[in-house]
Amino acid sequence: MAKINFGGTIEEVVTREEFPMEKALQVLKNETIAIIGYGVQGPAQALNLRDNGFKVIVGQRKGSKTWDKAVEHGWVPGETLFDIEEAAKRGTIIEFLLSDAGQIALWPTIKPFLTKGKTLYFSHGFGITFKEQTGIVPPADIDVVLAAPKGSGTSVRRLFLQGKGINSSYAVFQDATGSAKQKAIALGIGVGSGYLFETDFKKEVYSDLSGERGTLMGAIAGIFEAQYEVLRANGHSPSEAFNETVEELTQSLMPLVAENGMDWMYANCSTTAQRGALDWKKKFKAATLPVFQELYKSVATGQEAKRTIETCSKPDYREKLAEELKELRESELWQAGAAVRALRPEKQQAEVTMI
Ligand SMILES: NC(=O)C1=CN([C@@H]2O[C@H](COP(=O)(O)OP(=O)(O)OC[C@H]3O[C@@H](n4cnc5c(N)ncnc54)[C@H](O)[C@@H]3O)[C@@H](O)[C@H]2O)C=CC1
Ligand SMILES: CC(=O)[C@](C)(O)C(=O)O
Ligand SMILES: [Mg+2]
Ligand SMILES: [Mg+2]
Repeated sequence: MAKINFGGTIEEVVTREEFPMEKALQVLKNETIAIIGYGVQGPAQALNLRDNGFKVIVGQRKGSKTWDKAVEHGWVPGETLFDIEEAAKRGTIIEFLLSDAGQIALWPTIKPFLTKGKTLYFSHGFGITFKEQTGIVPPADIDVVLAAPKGSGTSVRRLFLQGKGINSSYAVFQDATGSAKQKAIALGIGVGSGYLFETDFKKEVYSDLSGERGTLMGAIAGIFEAQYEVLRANGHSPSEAFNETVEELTQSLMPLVAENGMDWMYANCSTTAQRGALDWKKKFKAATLPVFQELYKSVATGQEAKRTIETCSKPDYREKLAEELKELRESELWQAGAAVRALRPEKQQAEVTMI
């Protein structure tokens, strides 16, 4: 394990140099990895593992859209693509990559195939941590591990194809064979992770639910809306308000943060901007800190899990989500965004609605 100093705290992490692909292949040489679920993470992890030389099969419901998607991706019915029960039977490592609500529904189907010595793999600590709500309690004689890419499955696949990787956390919940940790790391390397950091199932789900509800997705969208509304209310055009709220952030400033940190992005802006940002950052922190505390509490009490399970288990959950996403897409802010994106120089060839 590499000991790395993360801002003053020494952490032991796994890098690709010390755990190369050949080692991962060696650890898993006798395993058949069955990917159950082919939504966002499923295809990314299945294809990366396959391209890296692991023995992979996919389990899907016949006749579903995702079955067809798997066929398009080169999985062959009867050879590498099976119905869920058959894949779970053949697999020695079961990658449970259904949606977190879907895992509850499919658990009784999967459980009988989790026989002694097999491995159950998750990319989220949800099902295990909130077991009172999910009913997911694995048999004691199997390994239960996690490798959770810290990014969308779409990026897991895209970055893999570019020779890059998404960082992932890994964890062991249950070690029946004595080699659960090696397997977790090998799977994390196999799915194309950057570096791997250790966690446990509870910490993974608490941080993940906080992150996606917070700065990564929820908070960012809320802050965009608030600023955009204020600019519009003060007579600024949609074009000006969108550029000053979103486009400049994603196209100019966040890539600089990604490259070399916040102070470096600041240093590449005007002294006027730096002065104001350093002053206002404190106010924004003070204003949002209580909201983040409330959010963490809602995660830790299981409230967020309860809401997720209740809403995402309803038969019409997809339609309901689609309606909410449509509302977001059709809001003035994101319609302005669509127009701004179409005007990017690299999109000039694409159709631009001229009025
Ligand atoms: N979406 C992502 O990029 C990330 C997801 N994860 C985790 O990976 C796991 C898989 O997530 P996603 O790929 O987003 O899942 P998803 O929402 O795309 O669903 C995966 C599959 O489950 C099926 N499914 C959903 N509900 C079902 C039900 N009730 N019965 C049977 N099948 C059902 C869907 O049709 C789909 O094929 C989850 O634990 C998630 O938290 C972790 C990191 C990122
Ligand atoms: C992409 C990711 O890691 C998330 C936001 O946590 C998720 O999709 O659940
Ligand atoms: Mg996440
Ligand atoms: Mg998540």
